[in-house]
Order: sequence, then structure tokens, then C-alpha cells
Amino acid sequence: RVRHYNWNVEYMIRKPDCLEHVIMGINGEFPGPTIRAEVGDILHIKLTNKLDTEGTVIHWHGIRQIGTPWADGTAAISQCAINPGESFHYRFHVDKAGTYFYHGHYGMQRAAGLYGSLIVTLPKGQNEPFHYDAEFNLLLSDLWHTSSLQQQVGLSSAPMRWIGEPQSLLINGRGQFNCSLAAKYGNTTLLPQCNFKGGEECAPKILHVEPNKTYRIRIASTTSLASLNLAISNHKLIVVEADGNYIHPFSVDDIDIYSGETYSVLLTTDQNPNKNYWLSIGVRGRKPNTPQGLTILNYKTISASVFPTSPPPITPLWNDFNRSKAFTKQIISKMGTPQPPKTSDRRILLLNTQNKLEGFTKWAINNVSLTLPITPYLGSIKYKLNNTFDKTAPPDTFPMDYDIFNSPVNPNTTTGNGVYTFELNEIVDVILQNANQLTGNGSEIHPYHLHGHDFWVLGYGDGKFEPGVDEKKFNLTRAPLRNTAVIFPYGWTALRFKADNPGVWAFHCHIEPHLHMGMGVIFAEGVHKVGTIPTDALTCGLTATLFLNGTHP
Ligand SMILES: O=C1O[C@H]([C@@H](O)CO)C(O)=C1O
Repeated sequence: RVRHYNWNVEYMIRKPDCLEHVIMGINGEFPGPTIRAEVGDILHIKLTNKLDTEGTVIHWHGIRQIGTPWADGTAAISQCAINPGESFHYRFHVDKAGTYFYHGHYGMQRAAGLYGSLIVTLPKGQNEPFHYDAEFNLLLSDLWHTSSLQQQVGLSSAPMRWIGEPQSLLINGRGQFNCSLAAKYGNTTLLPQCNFKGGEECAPKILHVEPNKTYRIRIASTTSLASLNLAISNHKLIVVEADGNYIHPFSVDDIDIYSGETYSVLLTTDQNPNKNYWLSIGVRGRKPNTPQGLTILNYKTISASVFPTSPPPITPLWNDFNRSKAFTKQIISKMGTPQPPKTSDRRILLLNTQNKLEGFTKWAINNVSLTLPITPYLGSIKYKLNNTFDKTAPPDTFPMDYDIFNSPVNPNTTTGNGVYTFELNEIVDVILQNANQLTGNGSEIHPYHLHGHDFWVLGYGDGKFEPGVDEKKFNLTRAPLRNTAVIFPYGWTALRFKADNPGVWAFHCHIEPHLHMGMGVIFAEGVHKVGTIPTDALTCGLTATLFLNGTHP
């Protein structure tokens, strides 16, 4: 079945956190419309750019785009940005049930609010490997009171102006900046209490439940920066899905969710039905300066306006990384799901560093900070164009004597836009290595997202990856499949995937300002096998020149 959507991307004036902001939305909605489709469906989204002065694209996060790499929605990688007034037709299969989302992938349009939910369900008659009576969907994001344009210019200035922590956290596009729902408990530092009548644009979306039922709560984080922890007072959460893949169910009081990740949790409404309960999200991983995002779990047995009798869950300490690791390491694949090949054909080690370049601050991988080319890679490589990007591949490794525990001895980086090219069907290991930041002591969390594939997470380790030793710790029997995985401070993360999807794919830190500062690499495989790229994806740079010369590439 083909599902048709006609979408206009536009700027709107809205009050997502009760204060007025210019925000990006789709067809008048913020967040954009939720797509619900069934496995096997084809989505056909006609996306029209109604922004007056900038291009746009949309990435379908977690959808592998098998056979349709031009529909991945990455500006300068899979397609040309859509010009103001013009439209692009995204046409692709959704081939795997799960919780996904979509978002802008040009400049910092995700921070500007360009995102929404994408849910793929099993065909009717097929059952999930767990039971639930009904479901909710939570899309989590963070909001700044500075515009994404100001952020982008600040990040690209010398000296760099960092964006700082978000002003508000949003649940389904709603937050409360100048007040707290929980102010009466006095734990939300000086924020006055919110008084909602109910119809306000920023009033929380309440989860109305019946007692003694099981609910599936789909959770996706499209934050620009924040790593979040989500909890629901008094209720256990059973985690069953991660990034569109079933995992071995485990029960927790709260979950950590990094930008680019999705989860499904099951919640049983087995608590006192004469009370309501908090659902909270709070910042972890960076020193927080943002009030919790809150909404209410309302047992329909009572009114939703009855206040919970105790304060919201306390977000675990931001820098309790052992706690974060303990949560992450509980995620293992569901018994019987595909396991990684026992060996790989190629290994690349990627060192992540914060650097300097002529007074600018950059993030680099193996000392190359990514600057995207003018002609999108997919068309460039498919039509073998010259001088469109660096034809020398970036390094597969970094000096093994690099001291990851201290700020760089030589902080200077280079910029580049070369490509890691894989043989089609090659088994690739990527070892992501974290390191100390540019100045002072510290190492930040980075959630890495791979386009076009899921990868197996083989393991996480502290300190520097030791080739020949650390492989022995790889989990080759219950490695979870995901599309996003985090590197912890001063640690490494090992991933394995099969390069089986002809196309050009970004692999990058999902923290939007970090990507903007160069924290990504480009992978390509089997591009000669890519089918006819729609003309609309090629009308910029050198591919456009080919059209002008009358040579359809
Ligand atoms: O890229 C970043 O820059 C700042 C800081 O390192 C310098 O201000 C920060 O916290 C980042 O994540």
C-alpha cells in the first residue's frame, strides 16, 4: 500500500514552552505530523519547501532506505537541498516494524524544530513478541530561546560561541519555560507554578490510562544536545524495543535515552488508581541547567487535574556514568534475533577529538573535521565526477600513542570530505574512541548514528581500545542491533555492520552542534549498483552542470 503525504515545511510563530518562538513546522503542526504505516508500505511524501530563504531536506531516521539511497534526506550527501518554493518526492519502503522519527538534516534545522514521529506497525494479524492493550508515543526534544541561525553562526565564529544548555525540554512539543508543573514541591529552583486551564498550546499532553492494563510507550529522542533520563513515578518500565529492533526485555525504574535513539517500554498500570503520577525527563551526561520536562500519567478513575501526591522522580546525577553504562549494558538482543558474523573483513578505528582550526573550534575524527561538499556524494560517485570531494580516503586509524586522557598536545585539525569506501557486503568493524576535550579535563558523551544500516553493538570499554585484547570482550552472541550507539567519556564503543546497502551514508554524532562542527564521516558502498537517481536529487553542484550541458548524468 502506498501512503501519500503532501507536506509544507514552514516557519511558524508558536509557544512550545509557553513563550513565543519562531519554530519550524510542517503543515502548521509542531512537531510535524505523526506518520503511522505498516511494514511493507511505501511512503510517498511530497515535501515542499515553504521557507523563504533557505533550503531543506528531511531524514527518515532508522529507515534503511534499501534500494532508495537518494531518499535518505541528507543534504550534500544523498541529495541537493530543496530550494525555497520547490518540492522533492520522498518515496521509500518501510520494511521493519518499530519506533522511528524524522527530522531536518540540513544546517541546524532539527534544532529549529523540524521533526516528527514515524511509527511502523506489523501487518494486521501479526503479533509483537509482547502483549499490550494500547500505546502512547512520546517524542522528546530540547528548545533554546536563541534561534538556530544564531546558534549556527555562533558555532562557526572565532572564537566559537557555544549554544549552552537548552532552556526547556519538550515532550511531544510541549514544555513549560517560565513555570514548573511541580513548583509546589519546591524542588524546581525558584520556578513559579503553572496554572493551566487546559487549552493552552504548552499545556502538557497527559497520558490517560485505565487501571490494570499494559501500555506500550514509544519514546524517541530528537534532542539537539541533551541526553535524557525518563521516569514515571512508582511504575516499572520493561524495555522491549530499541531503534526498531526487539531486545531482551528488562525491567527498570527509568531509562537513559540519547539523541537519535528510540525505545519502547511496557508499563503496567498496577498502582493506586486513586492517584496520578509524574512522567519526567531530565538532563544527564552534561552538567544540567534545564528544568525537568513533565507530564502526568492519569488514571482515568480520577480527574487528570488531581495533583500527584509526591514530587516528580529525581533525575539521576548527570555525571554518574557508571549508572549510565549499567543501563546501556543491559541492552542485549532478543533471543533468536540475527547475530553478527563472527569475524569482520575490515576494521576502522575512529578517534574523536575537539580541536582548533585558525581560531575556530572543531570536532574531528582521526584529525579530519568534516566539511560537506557542494555536489552531493551520491550523484558525484555514481557519475564518477572529478573534483567534487577529496578523493583520498580519510585515515583508517590514528596514532596508537595518542593520549586520550589529556587535552591534545597539538590541537590543530584539518578539514576534509573524503569517503570511506567499502566493498559491497563487506563486514565492517568500527571502533569509536573517545578522548579528552580541547581544554581542561573532561570527555563528553557522543551518540553516533549510522544511516542506511543497523549495526550490532559489540561492546563498550573504558580507556583506549587495545587491538588484540579488547576483541576478546566482544559480545558476539547477544549483540543488540541498533542505529545509534553512544561513546562514553574516555571510552570506546565497538560496532559491526554489513555494508550491504548500495549508497552513500553518513555516520555522525547526533548532537547537532557537534555535527555542524565537523563530527561525522561518510561511508559508501556499491554505488555502481544504485538505480536511477531521481533528477530532483541532482540539481545542484556539478551534477546540475551536467544537466545544463544536456548530458543527463
Ligand atoms: O562542543 C562543545 O563546546 C563546548 C565546550 O567544550 C567549549 O565551550 C561544549 O560543551 C561542547 O560540547
